[in-house]
Formats: sequence, structure tokens, C-alpha cells
Amino acid sequence: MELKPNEKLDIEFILKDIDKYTPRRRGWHWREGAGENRQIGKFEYYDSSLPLENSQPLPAAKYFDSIDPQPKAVITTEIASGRFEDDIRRMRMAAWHGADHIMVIRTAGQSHFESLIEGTPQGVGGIPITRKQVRAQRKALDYIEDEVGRPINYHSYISGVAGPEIAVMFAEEGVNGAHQDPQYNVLYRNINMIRSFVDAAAAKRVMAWADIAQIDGAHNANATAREAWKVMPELMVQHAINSIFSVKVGMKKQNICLSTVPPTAPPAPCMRLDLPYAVALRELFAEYKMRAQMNTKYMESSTREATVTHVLNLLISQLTRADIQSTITPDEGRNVPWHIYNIEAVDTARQAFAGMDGLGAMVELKRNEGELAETVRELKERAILFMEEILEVGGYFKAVESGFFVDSGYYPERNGDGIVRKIDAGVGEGTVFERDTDYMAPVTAHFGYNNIGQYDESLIDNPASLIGGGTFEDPSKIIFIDELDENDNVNVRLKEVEELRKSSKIKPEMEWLGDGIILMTLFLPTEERVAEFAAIEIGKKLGLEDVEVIHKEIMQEAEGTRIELKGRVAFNIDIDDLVIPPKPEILTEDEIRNDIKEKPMKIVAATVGEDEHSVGLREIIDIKHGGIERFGIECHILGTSIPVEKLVDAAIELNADAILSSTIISHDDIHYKNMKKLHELCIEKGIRDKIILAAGGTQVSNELAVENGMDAGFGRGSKGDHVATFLVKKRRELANEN
Ligand SMILES: Cc1ncc(COP(=O)(O)O)c(/C=N/CC[C@H](N)C(=O)O)c1O
Repeated sequence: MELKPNEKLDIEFILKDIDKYTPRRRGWHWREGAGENRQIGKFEYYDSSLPLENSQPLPAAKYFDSIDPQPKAVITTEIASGRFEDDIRRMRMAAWHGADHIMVIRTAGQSHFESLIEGTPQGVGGIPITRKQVRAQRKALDYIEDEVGRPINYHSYISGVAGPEIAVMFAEEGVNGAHQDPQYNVLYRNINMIRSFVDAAAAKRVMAWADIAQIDGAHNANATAREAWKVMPELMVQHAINSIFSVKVGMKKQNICLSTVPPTAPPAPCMRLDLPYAVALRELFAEYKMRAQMNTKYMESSTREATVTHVLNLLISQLTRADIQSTITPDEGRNVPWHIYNIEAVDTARQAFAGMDGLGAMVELKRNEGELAETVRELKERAILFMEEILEVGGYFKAVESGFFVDSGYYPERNGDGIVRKIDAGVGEGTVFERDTDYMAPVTAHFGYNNIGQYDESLIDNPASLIGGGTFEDPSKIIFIDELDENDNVNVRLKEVEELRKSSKIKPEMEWLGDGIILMTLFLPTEERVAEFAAIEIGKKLGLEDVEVIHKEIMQEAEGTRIELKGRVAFNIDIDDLVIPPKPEILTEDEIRNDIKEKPMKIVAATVGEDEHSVGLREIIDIKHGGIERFGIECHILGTSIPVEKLVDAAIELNADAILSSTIISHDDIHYKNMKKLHELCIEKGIRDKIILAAGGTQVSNELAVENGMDAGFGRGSKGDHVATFLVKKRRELANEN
């Protein structure tokens, strides 16, 4: 199957024969041509990577020949809806917007699941990572990557008590990236530290074999610390511990990605606080990859505020280094991520990097003098002192028992409120057993000693050949379990939404097909608390169900409040019942030219009323914008802020065929009022039945322009072709009538 851009992805095709699917490749894909100079449209880019074959350019791309430059960093979107079948649709949307790293959050608490889970149960805040769900998503990404024309990395999490088992399943299923950091287990999931590090060794060994890129868990200290900027020294220590442990287990450094988050956000002076840390980290860990994460800690319910913070985070990435740029949906502070916000986050990264392309050719950091130099040095010193103290107290486990980590003090300051874990406690405590001296396991990518020689010295490096190869060598040995729960599975869910999948009925959604959720923005001229309850009442009166205010913003405590409201609609729309007017047909250039050549046309135009905006009118008329002049139409532009009377007088004096009036300002519907006035004046002057009236502007709709006496209205996106076609056709119509 090949995905067609104008056809929906068929989940039933993805699920068909899923038990026979094997991954087309293993390992991580870095973008091709990253950082090479290349010409894209009219511009030269210094920091881009190879373009996509299919993509959805940014809205403003239309002004620049619809170019869609791709940054050099891999771009991540993090998906967590709980229904993998809906996540797959969102993955396709994200890929079209430039994401090539799909990171799938696991269902809440999967870190504590002792073993693999199977089937396709629905998750909470993420999907239960099961073989079938991973396989279905990887298979879908095969088709999506072919469609956009760039390999896509599929990623999820290995930390947790089932780490080694999940690592093996990921290696078998061709997963490309995974979080793995035993410190995450210990600090944030209270999993016994011995078990965590023994598991991590086994898991990392498998990841190394499968060439899976690893992301560590240092970012969690950012999110967990009381004041995130205080943990910078510790973050470098956490990165160091996981990185060197991974190298010792056999991971190559270019697969070891440090998960680094700019710790602060406005209104703090975050660039001055976060930039030195970003510089220090990249200097200390120059041989490793940087996975830059957007700040998640200081996210409120304002998606605008989150986006600005994220652009500042991207500036730090641009000024330093980001091999992977992870994006956080700007609604992180108020919701589980919705389709639209995953896409917004990816677009924020794509847009900011395109805009900052080549910045390094003009701006450089004051690295060797002043505040930056001093702070970088100080951060490195504090990190090294922290590491030395760990050694002094007897190593990492002792340091954790002493509460060294995520303390709210700025090291070496300590406030004694760090996360304390005991070596003889936590989930999985006492479950690690010494291997017998003659221990032997005929498995590939096995960590630690393995007495294969007792059977065959020649197989030391290839233990699995003792059993004719394992699942890594022979995927037919994988035991695929389809479903375990007859009710909680994708087939039941797909049945529930079958009408929306296989008919002409549609429903609004934010997260899952058919969820019916819509989002509204209101301004209420009252104080915040009153506005909140008034908004809920308005939602109910509109017939919304489960109405909830998900964002409140005080404009002025007495004058008014901005409210964002979500609610559910209970109805479907049948698109077969819609009356959709045909798209305006555009005549060919030759047809228009010939018509004008046979019968010359003259128009008068102006921006009317008190309106000084002339760009739009010029775009419609001037040759260099592809305007109507290029067809030979004689155009007389009177200028801006022209009274309607003057425009009509000029049309009479020049015996014009048409009047084109432009209005951008729409306050108090002044644009429609001017149209009505123009129409009535032409009637009064006795020329209305002979002259064509057209009005344009970004807020103009054809229906309302015609209602106010125009022959046509041209709104946002209109071009010279549209207007020239209309003028030629309308003149033919008038000629036939007379
Ligand atoms: C090292 C590590 N292992 C496992 C998990 C997830 O583990 P649970 O399934 O127990 O939640 C995490 C979590 N990070 C959150 C994603 C973050 N928003 C990110 O972009 O990195 C982690 O950091």
C-alpha cells in the first residue's frame, strides 16, 4: 500500500497480518545533509537538512513559493493519547509538519509493570507499550516515512522494572530510540537501585546491539526540582553517570543523547540563566549527542506563553547545539496533548529554526570574557565538586541514600530536602541474585559473563547459535500474542467509531476520533471568577456537554477576562448534506488576455474610506505581484483613503468598466458600509447597471459583499487571476443581458 496524500490512513490495513510484520530496519536515523549549505527557493540556508518529498508548509510559506526548509536537528513530537489507533493519525499529521522522531509515552505506571503486557488495551496518559501496539505504529510509520520521504524514528521508554524485557522487545520490533536511565528508576519511580543498575546493564547491552539511540532522564530533575535552575550542577553529574555507564556497557557515544532542558522561563531572565548551562554541558560532553528538550516545568495554561518560552529554548539550541530538538505541546500545562497542539509544537520548532538559520554566521557567544565565561566555569566546577563528593561518600548508591539528588540547594549548598532512596528498599528490592559460576545463557547481546566455552569455544561471541539463533536472528521464533482482553482492545474501539470511519459523517475531535471535543475562546467583560462561571453557562446554553474552562487570563481585573472553554458536541455532521459552492473557476491566462485584447477593459481602484492599507490592492493589480495589469487591463489607482464619491466620479469620467474598492479595516463593519454606499451612489448616478463593482480585503466575504451591493467580494488569499476571471466573466454576462 502506498499512502495517497488525499486519502486517510487505513488502520484496518495496518492491523491486517500484523502478526507477520517484521521491521524494515534497525537503528536511529539522523537527517541527511544536515548543516550543508543549500538553496531553497530564493534563499540560501546554512543549517538545513534535505527537504521532504511531501509536507505541509508553514502558513506564510505561500509568500515564498511555498518552500518548507527542514532544520538539521531531528524534530520530536511526543504522543500520549492512550489510543494508538488515533495516535497513528496524529503521527501522520506531525510527519507532514516535519517531525521525524515520534516519541510514544507509556500508560501511567508502566514503569512498575513487572513484565511485558500484550494486546491493545487503552492507556491513561499514554499507550500501554505492547508488542502489537509498537508493531502497528512502526508499520504505520513505514508507510508515513515513504509518503513524506524521510525515515522516521519510533521511540518509547525502557526504564522501569521490566527494562530488559522491553529492551529485547524493542530490539525485535525495530524500535529506533528509547529513554534508558537507571537514575530515573531510582529517583522518580522508587525502584531499588541495585535492581535498576543491573537491569540497565542488560537493557543497554541489547540497545547497543540494536543500535537504538538512548535518551537519559536528567530532564526529570528539572521538572522535579523546586527551583529548576538550582539543579544545573547535579544535571551534569546525572548525565555523566548515565553516559559513562552506557559506554562501559558497550553503547557507542553517538547513540548516547543527553536530555537537556533550559531550566528556567520568563519572567525570569532565562536566557542569561540557561545559556551558560547549555554551553557548559556541550563543552563537557562534546563527544555525545544533545537531545534538547523544551521546558515543561514552567508551563501554564496559556499556549501563547508556552510557545514564547519554547522559542527562547530554541534560540539556545540554535546558539549552542541540538542534534535532536524535542518539542513539547504548548498545552502541556492544561491538557493531555491534543492533535492541534502536537502540530503547533512541531511548527514552532520548524518555524523558529528556519527563521534563525545561519545565525551563527553573524552572532557569536562572548565565550571568553564576562558573565558567560565566568558562569560556565563556575557551573563546571560545581559539577566536578559534586562528583568528587559522591566518590568521597562511597559512590552513587551512598550518595542517593544521603539525599544528594534533587536537593533544592544550589550545590554545594544543600537544604537537606533531596530525594532519599535506600539500597535495601524500593520496588524490586532483593530480586537480584548472584549468577552461578557456570551460568550460561545462549542469547545474543547478553550482559556479563556467560560460560559458552564449556560447550563450544568457537561460539563465545555468538551464544545464540547454540540453539540455532534466537529471536534477534530468527524473528519466526517471536511469540506474537494478539489480544488478551476481549473488551479492552482496538477492535472493540474501532467498532464503536465505525460510523465515523466508514461513512460521510464527521464529528469534531481533539484527541480521539469521535470525542466530540471543541475549544472556544471567549472574552467576558467581568472579573476572572465570574467570567469562569459565565463561560460555563454560555457553553451549556450552546448545548455543549462536559463544559470545562481550561484557560483563564486576566486582561484587567475589572474590565475583563479571556477564557478558553472546552466542551463536547453530541451531534455528527453529514458532509453529504453540506452545500459547498464550487471553487471559483479561473480562466487561463491566454483566455483572459484574448478577451481583453478583443475588447479593452478599464478599471478604477482605490482603498476607500479612512483606510491607508494599499498592499492588498497592489497585489491584485500590479504586474510584479501577478496582478490584473498583466492581462492588459488598463488600471487607474486613485490611492488610499479615497472617498467613495471620488471613486465613482473617476469611473464616470474615465468611462470605466469596473470599480475595485479595497478595505482592510473592518471595525464596526465599515468595509460593508462603504460597499453599500458605493452601490447606492452608482444607482444614484445612473451607472449601476453598466458598471461592475468588486470589493476586496482580508475580512471581506463574497456573500456579505454581494449582500451589500457588490457583484463580488474577494477575501484573504485572493489573487489577480481570481479578479481578472471575475471581471471578464461578469462583462460577458452584462453584454449578454444588454
Ligand atoms: C529516563 C526515562 N525513562 C522512562 C520515562 C517514562 O517512564 P514512565 O513510563 O514510568 O512514565 C521517562 C519519562 N520522561 C517523560 C518524557 C519527557 N517528557 C521527555 O520528553 O523526555 C524518562 O525520562
